[in-house]
Amino acid sequence: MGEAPAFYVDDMQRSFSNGVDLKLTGFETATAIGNKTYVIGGNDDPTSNGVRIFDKSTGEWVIPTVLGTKPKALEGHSCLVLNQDKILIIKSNSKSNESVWFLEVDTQFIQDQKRKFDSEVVAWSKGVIGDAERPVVISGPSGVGKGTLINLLMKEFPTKFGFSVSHTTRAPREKEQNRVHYHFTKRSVMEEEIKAGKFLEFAAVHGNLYGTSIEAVDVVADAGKRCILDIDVQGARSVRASSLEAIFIFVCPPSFEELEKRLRARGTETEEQIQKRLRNAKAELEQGNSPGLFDHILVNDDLEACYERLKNILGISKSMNTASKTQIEVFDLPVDLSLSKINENVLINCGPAEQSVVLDLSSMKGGAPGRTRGLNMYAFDPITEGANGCNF
Ligand SMILES: Nc1nc2c(ncn2[C@@H]2O[C@H](COP(=O)(O)OP(=O)(O)O)[C@@H](O)[C@H]2O)c(=O)[nH]1
Ligand SMILES: Nc1ncnc2c1ncn2[C@@H]1O[C@H](COP(=O)(O)OP(=O)(O)O)[C@@H](O)[C@H]1O
Repeated sequence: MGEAPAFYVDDMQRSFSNGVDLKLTGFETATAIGNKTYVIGGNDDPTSNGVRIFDKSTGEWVIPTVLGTKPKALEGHSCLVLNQDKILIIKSNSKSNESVWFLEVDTQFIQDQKRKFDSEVVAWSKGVIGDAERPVVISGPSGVGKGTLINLLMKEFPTKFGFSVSHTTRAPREKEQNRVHYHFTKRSVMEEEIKAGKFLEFAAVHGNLYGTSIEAVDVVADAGKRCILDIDVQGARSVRASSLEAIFIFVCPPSFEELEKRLRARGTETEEQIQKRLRNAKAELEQGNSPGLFDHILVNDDLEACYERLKNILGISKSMNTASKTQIEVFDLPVDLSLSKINENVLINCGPAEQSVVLDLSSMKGGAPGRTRGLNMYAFDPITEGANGCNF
């Protein structure tokens, strides 16, 4: 008997589990991992969270908490078990760069959330073709110049950077616009949304709640821009522990006196708020030096010089505005497709071998609650790929 081919069609998709008819509807698929069968898809009814779980060991259905931004209108799709904690979903009849999704069912992130929610949890993570640049976290005490530096970046490189619009319970300052500077939110609403798993991170800062929703980061990634997060040190710790793989920059003032001078000159806080922010600044400046938390410390003395240093850290050259990003080839995936493993990658069978596509997972990184990045997709070549063991 010759060696088994290096690929096999995933036979885990079935509409029965242990003899129990799962009664799949519409566009649902069933994918089994261990005792659980994940029924994915179904109508796009906003109340249906798109995932049901049949637990063979109990014979019970479980409706899990679903985190992350789920794919819209998951009608035709095909699934493949990548490993014990992740299912690959490819949307049929879609653009290749919009087609790749992962349902995480037992990654470290999921295990952490299961403990927090004390229930079954799954999370969506959209696949990003190409290597989206790492997000940028900028922290520092109130009044140090974070917003000023970020505005300079966004103004000079409007197509390259996108700002992650946080939620906050703080009142808007004069000239601050809702959904531009912040999503200004009632505390009760924000607390509900935190419980619903909407946030990548959140923290109590200067007596108000602040938080970065998963969607705020996704929106920037979907626009093909590099995400900038202006968050406090607690938030930086949370993001450092997540799969976002950001670059962490701490901005500090040339002196504490200068920090106070700027905060007062900005004229946006009451005396009581200024005192509170200055008290917190002392702790934040200490945190800024915590080993392993920030990759870069930026002293914001002369604004222009500091801005140049920030651009160097981000690897931005003067010509960046004109340099076109490497174009990712986008093609249409058909209505009928199926998935099979081919060595370490996935073959998206689109009919005749020469119309099929390879999803290269070799550089895959990131994952829920953010995007899964570093994917590559290219036309299947029966000669080269077939030589590696695909016997068509
Ligand atoms: N953890 C966390 N902190 C945030 C977020 N958005 C803003 N912050 C931080 O909250 C603090 C107060 O922000 P703000 O009220 O705008 O005052 P500013 O620092 O004077 O601009 C700053 O340190 C921000 O970096 C967020 O989404 N998460
Ligand atoms: N290098 C600098 N030198 C002097 N003033 C500065 C400098 N950077 C920022 N500022 C001013 O300091 C104040 C606080 O800056 P801001 O960007 O709002 O800080 P943050 O967002 O960190 O709270 C603003 O009035 C801003 O114009």
